[in-house]
Amino acid sequence: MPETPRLELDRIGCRFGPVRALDDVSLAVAGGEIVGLLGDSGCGKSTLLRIVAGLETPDRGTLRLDGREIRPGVPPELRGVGMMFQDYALFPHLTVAENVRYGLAGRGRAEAEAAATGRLAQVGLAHRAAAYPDTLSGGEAQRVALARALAPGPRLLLLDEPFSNLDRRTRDRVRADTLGVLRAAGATALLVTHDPEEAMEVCDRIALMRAGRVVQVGTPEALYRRPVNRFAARFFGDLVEVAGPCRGGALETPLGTFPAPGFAEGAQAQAAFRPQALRIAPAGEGHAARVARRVYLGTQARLEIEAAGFAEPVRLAVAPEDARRLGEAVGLVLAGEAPLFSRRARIRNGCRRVLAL
Ligand SMILES: Nc1ncnc2c1ncn2[C@@H]1O[C@H](COP(=O)(O)OP(=O)(O)OP(=O)(O)O)[C@@H](O)[C@H]1O
Repeated sequence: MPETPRLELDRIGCRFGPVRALDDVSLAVAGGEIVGLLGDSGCGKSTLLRIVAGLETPDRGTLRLDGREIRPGVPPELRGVGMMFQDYALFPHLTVAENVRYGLAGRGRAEAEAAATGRLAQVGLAHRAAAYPDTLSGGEAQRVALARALAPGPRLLLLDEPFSNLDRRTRDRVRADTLGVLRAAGATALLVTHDPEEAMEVCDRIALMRAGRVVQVGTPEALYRRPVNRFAARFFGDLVEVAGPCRGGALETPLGTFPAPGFAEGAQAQAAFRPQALRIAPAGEGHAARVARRVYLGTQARLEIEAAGFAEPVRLAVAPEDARRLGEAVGLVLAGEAPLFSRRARIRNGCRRVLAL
């Protein structure tokens, strides 16, 4: 029998006046899993997190923790749900150790102290137990907040943009450390982020959201390599799109001919690829193109290449010492063999697409 999910959201809906913040959202999180809620600002990810925490009331749908329905109005501490917010919300007048003990008020003093000390050691901050929050670096404050959220041993940890207050360099390290701590604790977590790279690095699975709905749920690799539509494909990286007519069940484009079964004879369609599927060849080879822009980025350079039949310039990373000049004629060649997959995407604006990533 399949294991009961730690968290099950079933057809959750939530409105604020005319704004439909969440529309029919279903999602399950297994014990020990880290799932990301990913999407642009306003897509509803924080509202969903707040509903799970019990800070917001849905208009419809059900929420179950370990198979038991949790009614709206049950506060977070009675749900066994821990939270960590963007600003960490540490109490400034309490020491680091007292902050971590805060959520353990119901336990005996010795037990609470032992649990707090253990969690602080886990995040590598045992030596800062007596410090006050205003003496901590951003990364340290984040780790104290994490220790505090984990201390009561929550069934589910909710993390709302937990790395967004850190500068880029600190963020990369803190992210890796946080993941290590969550794994060591065997924590189950739901993490809100708007950053696809962060979601891919930290999460076992990602729920990509748009306008209050879940567009796709899957592993980072599944979302990158098998996006359900163009929005999902674009969210995780650049796309190269080429258009052409369909003839005899195949789409004819400047980069080659791809299977397009069921497409109407003569219909215009588009095929989409990741840029790394393309190779820049000498002029005269492949599809004729031209270097329209060159950007030096230190560890690499980026060429923007224009060619007839392409919806937008193709942005390709090359070695920084690559000698191709602005305006130079080149060729574009599809480097991979057959596309990893090829299928009919949804019809939108009358234009059909074959995604071939
Ligand atoms: N308390 C509220 N009252 C009215 N509208 C709200 C409220 N909370 C959220 N909304 C609206 O619901 C929609 C979803 O908001 P939500 O904060 O969940 O999005 P988000 O994806 O978390 O965005 P962000 O990344 O900017 O926090 C938005 O249109 C927002 O303006």
